[in-house]
Amino acid sequence: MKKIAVLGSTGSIGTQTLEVAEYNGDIEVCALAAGSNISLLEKQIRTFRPKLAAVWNEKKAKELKEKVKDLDVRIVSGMDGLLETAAMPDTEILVTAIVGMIGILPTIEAIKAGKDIALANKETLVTAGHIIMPLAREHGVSILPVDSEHSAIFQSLQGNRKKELEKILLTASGGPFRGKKREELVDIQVEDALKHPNWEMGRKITIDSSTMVNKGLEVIEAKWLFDVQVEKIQVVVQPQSIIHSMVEYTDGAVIAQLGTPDMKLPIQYALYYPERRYLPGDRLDFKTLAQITFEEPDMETFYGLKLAYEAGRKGGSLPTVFNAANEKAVALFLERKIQYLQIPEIIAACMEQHKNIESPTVEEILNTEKETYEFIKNRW
Ligand SMILES: NC(=O)C1=CN([C@@H]2O[C@H](COP(=O)(O)OP(=O)(O)OC[C@H]3O[C@@H](n4cnc5c(N)ncnc54)[C@H](OP(=O)(O)O)[C@@H]3O)[C@@H](O)[C@H]2O)C=CC1
Ligand SMILES: CC(=O)[C@@H](O)[C@H](O)COP(=O)(O)O
Ligand SMILES: [Mn+2]
Repeated sequence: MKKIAVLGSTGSIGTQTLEVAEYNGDIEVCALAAGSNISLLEKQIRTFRPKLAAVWNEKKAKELKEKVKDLDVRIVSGMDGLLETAAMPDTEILVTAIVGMIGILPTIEAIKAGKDIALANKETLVTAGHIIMPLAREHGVSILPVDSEHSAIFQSLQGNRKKELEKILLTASGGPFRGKKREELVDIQVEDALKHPNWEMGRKITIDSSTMVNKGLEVIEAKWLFDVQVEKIQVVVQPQSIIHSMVEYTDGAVIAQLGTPDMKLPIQYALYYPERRYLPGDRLDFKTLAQITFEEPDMETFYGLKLAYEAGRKGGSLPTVFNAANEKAVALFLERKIQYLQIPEIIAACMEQHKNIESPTVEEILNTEKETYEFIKNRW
């Protein structure tokens, strides 16, 4: 039995991880953590029988405790609960399917406890990649990408030498507003931005895809995962999301991973790496596949992507500002408190006023997050 714990088990990646676990039948789910969806978490506890479950919200944790008192499961809450879940004895892999940079501390805790990380939570790597990657090396643990593009890159790197890698071709769908200009995005409503053309995902990442900030986060995520400068990462718009990403080698050869848009593939690949297992689902049919097209990203309209390149190139605490400003701006947009076009405006303003810290500690990263939130609160 492979033993796993899942942070964010009630979300899009979390539920698909549990589907993969159930389907394979040889994965023991030792611990689960969620934010506030205790009705789904209760169902998951009854199905998978973990020994530990964490709920962020203390009141909800108490409610859940009452609901599952017939079972042998301990319910914990808050950051302590997340840390305990992350370091749960016996688990081999922690799946970080939680959203946002709240994932930093639990990920560090898990690495220190010797767990491999199946990493979906890109915000952690964007903000603390300079801490996470060396820490993982120090503790001999693997950081296995779950993000579809990074899994594709990882798969395309297998059997080849990293020193012969010329560049990474990171594909992007372009989101629901691909082809539009800035003036056409003035009246965009939450419902419009939540209509991703190819993927069903959580709300925050779906908004990020629509602004192409998701691609920006992924550029910085790739920088850390594959130890390359952002200048060597080229974003290519591939509107059908069939090519999940590619790598180009020094001899000009380009190797890609293709497939239908289904996150269960990268999740399963991360959980069983280097083994490939059967996975039910649609296959690409090259007899009927209409087209695979490519475009250049429009970094003037979707300038969040340009800002991400700047943050990734300069490094230090600037990627934290980029990420924290985006997290807050997206939350405000989802609450209908700001306009759609204010998302990149807020990120740009936050980055503009920030005095960069070269190699921030975890404490400095969390302070930078707080300061960025304060800056936004006083102006928007
Ligand atoms: N969805 C996808 O296809 C992809 C997602 N990713 C990345 O994976 C991560 C998760 O995304 P996604 O699954 O879409 O997000 P969702 O919004 O669907 O799920 C987020 C999960 O995190 C939990 N959560 C949120 N805050 C807390 C907290 N403070 N404490 C404990 N749990 C918390 C939520 O719990 P609850 O709902 O109970 O409040 C939920 O289980 C993100 O970083 C995203 O960028 C990457 C590639 C693809
Ligand atoms: C499924 C996945 O990995 C998402 O990050 C997806 O890539 C979003 O699509 P775009 O950001 O390319 O629109
Ligand atoms: Mn992705």
